[in-house]
Amino acid sequence: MTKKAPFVVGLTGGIGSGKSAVADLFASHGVPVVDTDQIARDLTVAGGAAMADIVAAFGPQFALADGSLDRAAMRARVFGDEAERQRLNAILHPRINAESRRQIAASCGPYVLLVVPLLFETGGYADLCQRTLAVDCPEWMQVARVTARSGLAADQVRAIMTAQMPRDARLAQADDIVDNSGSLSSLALAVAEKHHDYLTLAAA
Ligand SMILES: CC(C)(COP(=O)(O)OP(=O)(O)OC[C@H]1O[C@@H](n2cnc3c(N)ncnc32)[C@H](O)[C@@H]1O)[C@@H](O)C(=O)NCCC(=O)NCCS
Ligand SMILES: Nc1ncnc2c1ncn2[C@@H]1O[C@H](COP(=O)(O)OP(=O)(O)OP(=O)(O)O)[C@@H](O)[C@H]1O
Repeated sequence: MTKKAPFVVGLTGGIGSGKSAVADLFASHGVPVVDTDQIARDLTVAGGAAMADIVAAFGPQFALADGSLDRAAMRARVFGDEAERQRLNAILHPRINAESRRQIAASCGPYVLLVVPLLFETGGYADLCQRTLAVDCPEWMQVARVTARSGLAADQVRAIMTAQMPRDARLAQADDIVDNSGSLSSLALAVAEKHHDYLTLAAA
């Protein structure tokens, strides 16, 4: 007997909007999570499946001494240069998409949460997701949260935001929205509500 395709909720949001925080909350309800940022990281560790193509396209200076991707150097190269970002995307996105499908097919749970920062920008996910959820907060809050979390300067965060879909367009395209402009405890309540909705939808 063939396994029934799982119900998939695609989670998206701009940099620092709270995708990981939301994904952790869904996971705490027992929902399996497939995370494309993590898949991209796995592809670019030392010996990772994308490293040979990245070095061939960008040069050996983008690999650290241990053979893994120099993430800071690549960040500086691709955000602000659209052609270079597309070059990296062309190497990584087909592999990320294929691995996402493999992990979804192997998942067990009432439904699967698929986290994709570029869900609407990148083709190849529409047929996979029965429902889409955007996590949202004001742009100034995205910048503040990312600069507090990492060593990135506000300008670097804004350069990454420029490479992503504008907030309004993302909100217009998503089926559902979760507001993350308040506390983490109010986010937990909002996610619990959405989880309840998705259990009902997935069972229908
Ligand atoms: C450029 C890289 C090396 C920078 O690494 P770094 O550790 O600084 O960032 P990290 O991977 O944690 O990503 C942070 C956020 O940046 C944004 N982002 C990442 N890649 C992209 C991209 N190609 N275009 C627009 N935004 C992006 C997302 O909001 C993501 O959540 C890395 O982001 C990367 O390999 N990107 C290409 C893969 C990709 O497109 N990932 C997104 C999955 S759809
Ligand atoms: N409601 C909140 N209140 C306070 N801090 C928050 C809240 N939500 C998220 N954060 C913090 O803001 C930062 C960004 O959140 P998170 O990492 O979940 O975003 P993300 O969308 O996954 O980011 P990225 O696009 O970089 O992968 C983290 O340090 C997180 O702990």
